[in-house]
Amino acid sequence: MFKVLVMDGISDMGIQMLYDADDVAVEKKNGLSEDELVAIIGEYDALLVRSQTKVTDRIMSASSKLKVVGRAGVGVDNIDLEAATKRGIVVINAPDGNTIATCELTFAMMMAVARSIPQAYKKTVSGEWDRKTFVGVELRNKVLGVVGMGRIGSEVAKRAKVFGMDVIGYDPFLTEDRAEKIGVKLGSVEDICRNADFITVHTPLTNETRHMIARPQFEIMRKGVRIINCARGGIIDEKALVEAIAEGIVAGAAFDVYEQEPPTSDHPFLNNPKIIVTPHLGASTIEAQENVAIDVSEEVLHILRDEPFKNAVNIPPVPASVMHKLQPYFNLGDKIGLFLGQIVDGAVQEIVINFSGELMDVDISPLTRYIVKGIFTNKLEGVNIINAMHFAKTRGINITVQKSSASKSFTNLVSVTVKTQKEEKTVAGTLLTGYGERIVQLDQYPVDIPPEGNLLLISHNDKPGIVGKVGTLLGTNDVNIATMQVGRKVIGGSAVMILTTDKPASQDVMEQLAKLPDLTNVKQLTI
Ligand SMILES: NC(=O)c1ccc[n+]([C@@H]2O[C@H](COP(=O)([O-])OP(=O)(O)OC[C@H]3O[C@@H](n4cnc5c(N)ncnc54)[C@H](O)[C@@H]3O)[C@@H](O)[C@H]2O)c1
Ligand SMILES: O=C(O)CC[C@@H](O)C(=O)O
Repeated sequence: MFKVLVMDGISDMGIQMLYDADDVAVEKKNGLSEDELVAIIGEYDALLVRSQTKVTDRIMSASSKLKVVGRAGVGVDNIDLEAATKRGIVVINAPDGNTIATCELTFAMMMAVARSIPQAYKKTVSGEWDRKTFVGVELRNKVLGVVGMGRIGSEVAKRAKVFGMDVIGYDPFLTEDRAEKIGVKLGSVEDICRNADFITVHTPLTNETRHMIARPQFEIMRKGVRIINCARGGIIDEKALVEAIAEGIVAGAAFDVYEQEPPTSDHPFLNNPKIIVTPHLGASTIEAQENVAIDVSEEVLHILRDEPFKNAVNIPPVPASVMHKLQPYFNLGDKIGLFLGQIVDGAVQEIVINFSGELMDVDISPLTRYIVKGIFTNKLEGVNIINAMHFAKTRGINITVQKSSASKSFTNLVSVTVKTQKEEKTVAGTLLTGYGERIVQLDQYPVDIPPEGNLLLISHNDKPGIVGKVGTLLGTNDVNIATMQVGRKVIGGSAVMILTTDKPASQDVMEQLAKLPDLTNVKQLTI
């Protein structure tokens, strides 16, 4: 039974599928401190959070079985991604579910700041009928600058067009073609600052975006510009904004997010009549909360059940078309890795992977993860497809991936060579339609082995009677041989024998085998 801890008031409706799952027990808690989470996290297989809970390295290191952290929302800046990756914990988010909610809040903020709605409301309810102070501006024919034209930024731009605004968009990934489709003019941050009447930011907070709107940008802005931030606190320099308001450059601002959340009671935004504030409400609609909780629950179930998943933040996304082609190869890659990892002696220094045949045209990086994971499985504790590449990198293991069109007689071939300080071993495998995975090459020997169960790998001199001696020894010790393969390059040279057995050979049997004349190496592996 998987235990899932749900924090931060995530929608019950959204996580219904977790409640309904027979293999899942859900517990809901709110407002736990880091210490409290550290004390209990060891019990849980999955942790679901919104933005309040900070999922720190300390919390993750206190857990031995946490497989997944699910973020019911977009931004994962409250989760230590590096720590999660290092520990093989998948971090997933729900990138689509709150796009419209946040876009609509941005629009509400833009209209509120254009017409001073919160300020006018405050005065009116206090009994004052003030129709002179709150003369606003229209959106029509104004220029809106959108910094960050991803999901939310693009939706904001679309709506702005309907309101009759001219939109300048900036995003390193915005192409002329897409900009044209949305009806947006491509520009730089500088173009936006010089020309916009309203500026809204929709980027993540990164080293590059931190304070991307600061003193130098305010200095070139049009007098009377209005600024909106419903993305992340810190993209706009708060101190510089307050100064720009005092200097009359900025006529008003609307913020949903802050450099520190919640802001302290002396935060300069809280008593500035030109700044509208909301408490990080972008995603707070019934619909968005249900959407993100449904998305994240679905993914968490996939991960707990070892099923394919998308939206992992700490591994690169795999397009569905690529996933469709690659998925059948994941087992093959894992098994080649497991095979090699058990036969190679010495610390792994280099891995060379060659893909050929029908894998030529596919992005094979997800498959590479399975191979590397397989190689390390019996050597390192806790390795999985999330942290396999990280494990290799931090151990200075060089991984070379090659592609070649030639694949001998196979329609697809995955060939992997592992180099250690002692030796070099190569295993190649293929996926045969109707027969599944096959190991078809072991070093220089062509073979045909289904990679599963108990395998005995025996290197020997090619002499008459060896096969009989091995068979007799195993039979005497009650180890039944299921299949046997022999491979050699030249008569009387070195040869290899691969047996599958119904049960593993004991340590004693392995020692007896090693003592047989003309056997040069005996290895047992389990796949
Ligand atoms: N207020 C809220 O409650 C709330 C709700 C949802 C999302 N958000 C935040 O809104 C932001 C945008 O969300 P989204 O779903 O649109 O994300 P997204 O990933 O779809 O879009 C972000 C865009 O920012 C662009 N970008 C990155 N670095 C940039 C840079 N230096 N300059 C310009 N553009 C840059 C990216 O190319 C991308 O297109 C995120 O930070 C998210 O966390 C806030
Ligand atoms: O959970 C929330 O309400 C915050 C959501 C928002 O900041 C996000 O990044 O998705």
